Order: sequence, then structure tokens, then C-alpha cells
Amino acid sequence: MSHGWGYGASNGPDRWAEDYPIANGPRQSPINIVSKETQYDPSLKRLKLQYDPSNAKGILNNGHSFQVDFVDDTDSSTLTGGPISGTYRLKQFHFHWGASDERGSEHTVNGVRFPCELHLVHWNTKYPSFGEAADKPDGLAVIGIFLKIGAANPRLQKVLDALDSIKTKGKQTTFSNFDAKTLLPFSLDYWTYDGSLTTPPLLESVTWIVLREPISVSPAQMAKFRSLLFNGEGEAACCMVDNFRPPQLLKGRKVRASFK
Ligand SMILES: NS(=O)(=O)c1ccc2c(c1)[C@H]1CCC[C@H]1[C@@H](c1ccccc1Cl)N2
Ligand SMILES: [Zn+2]
Repeated sequence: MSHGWGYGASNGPDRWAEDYPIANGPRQSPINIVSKETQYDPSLKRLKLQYDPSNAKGILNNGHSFQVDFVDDTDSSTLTGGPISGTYRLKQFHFHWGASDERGSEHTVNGVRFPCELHLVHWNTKYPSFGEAADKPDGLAVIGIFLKIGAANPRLQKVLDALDSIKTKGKQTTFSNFDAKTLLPFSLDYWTYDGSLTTPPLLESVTWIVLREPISVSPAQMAKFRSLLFNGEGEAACCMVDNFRPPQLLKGRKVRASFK
């Protein structure tokens, strides 16, 4: 690709392998989860999420999505239990969504696509930093949560209200006192498998934890996501939509379920 990666015809997922050959690697994400082919694993623990709202730092339009960043210099916002061992710290969360409601998620379930998918990104504290963890096979753990069209979700509103001030690539603003736990659904039942970042550098360092229960989002709230722009200020406007990678080959991987 002559210019940076993206989601367009000239720099989208089908061309990422030109600059990131790992795109054709053995543990790429996302995947289609075929529920009948997953295996219940009674040894899987319950997810334990302990997030400190005061760790929320800022919200940024990174030109691919928007992310809410957290202070991660102590163990005050952590993920433990589930399929992982040790302690992983919350680094950021971000979303992927479609131009219309019939697409947008990265993972799919029995071929079903959701309009949006939330990713909560954590890194393994056995490594000194996110950057050090990002390319290790057990470096990252990402919780994926599907968003399904329904009633407006009040838990999303504070995030969506901040989008007006980060419309274009590179814009950021402070975002404080936010409890990311409020974004979780009631049930923490999950599927888990070994995978990768779903955007370049596509590093095969992610233990994926995909929650079975979606959270709700209203059509008006989806319109807020779609009001963002991929481009920088003063550049030709390009709506930030369809920023998702399609499902990748399983290549023999097993998907385990924490529930029967
Ligand atoms: N969709 S996802 O959940 O699989 C996901 C999770 C974390 C990160 C990414 C994608 C990508 C997104 C932009 C940068 C890159 C990565 C990163 C950030 C800064 C420095 C290095 C790296 Cl690798 N962070
Ligand atoms: Zn993501």
C-alpha cells in the first residue's frame, strides 16, 4: 500500500498482507464463532474485572476508530480469572461499527453480524509495558462485547456525547471518571480462543474473550458513531464507518466456552 492502512478499497483488509504478512498467519482475528463447534471447558474461571473509574484519562480519534485511554501505571484497573493466568491491566477500549445496522462487528456468531463491537484491551503485567506485551503470545487479552439494536443504552451516552469534540483524526479531549464496568452485559458467559489484533500490526498476541450476551444500542446512538470522520481536520470528509475486519480462517484453533 502506498499510504497507511485503512478500510477503503485501496488500503483495506484484503491488502493488509502486503505490508503485514502476518495477516495470513495461523492465529488471526476476528473469527466466526460456530456455537455448536465450541467446547465447554469446566476449568475456565469466571471473569474478574476490577476497574477504577478515576483511571479514565482521555478520548481520541485515532483515524481508525476512537478509543478511551486509561492510566495503566498501577494495578487499579485489572482483568483476572477467565482463561488467563496472572493480572492484565486495562489500557483502552474502542469500537468497530458499520455504515448500516446489518454489519459492523468483527466477530460473528453462527454467521450473524452485529452493528457494532466493543473491545476492552488489557495487557499482561508479566511484561513491563503495553508496548512490550503487544508482540508476546500471552501479551494481551481483549474482551469483545456485541452491540445489538434495541433501546438506547444510557451507559454509552457519556462516551457518545464526547464524540462531537473528536470528530476528526488526531483530535482528543480529556475523559475522566468513567467506569468501564458499566458497559458490560448482565451475563459474563464467554467464548475464548487464541488470536490477534484485528488491525495492523495484526500481532498474534491476543487471548480473545468474546461475551455471549450483547448490550443494547439504539439507532440514534449508532448515528453518533457514524458521525465521526476517518480524515483529519481540513481534509476531504470521509465518514468513519465499516471499520471492521471480516472473519479470518480458524486454521485448526479450538474455541472454548465458559458455559454449557
Ligand atoms: N481491535 S483490537 O482490539 O484487536 C486492537 C487492540 C489494541 C491495538 C490495536 C487493535 C491496534 C489499533 C491501533 C494500534 C494497534 C495497537 C497498538 C497501539 C499502540 C502501540 C502498539 C500497538 Cl500494537 N493497539
Ligand atoms: Zn478492536
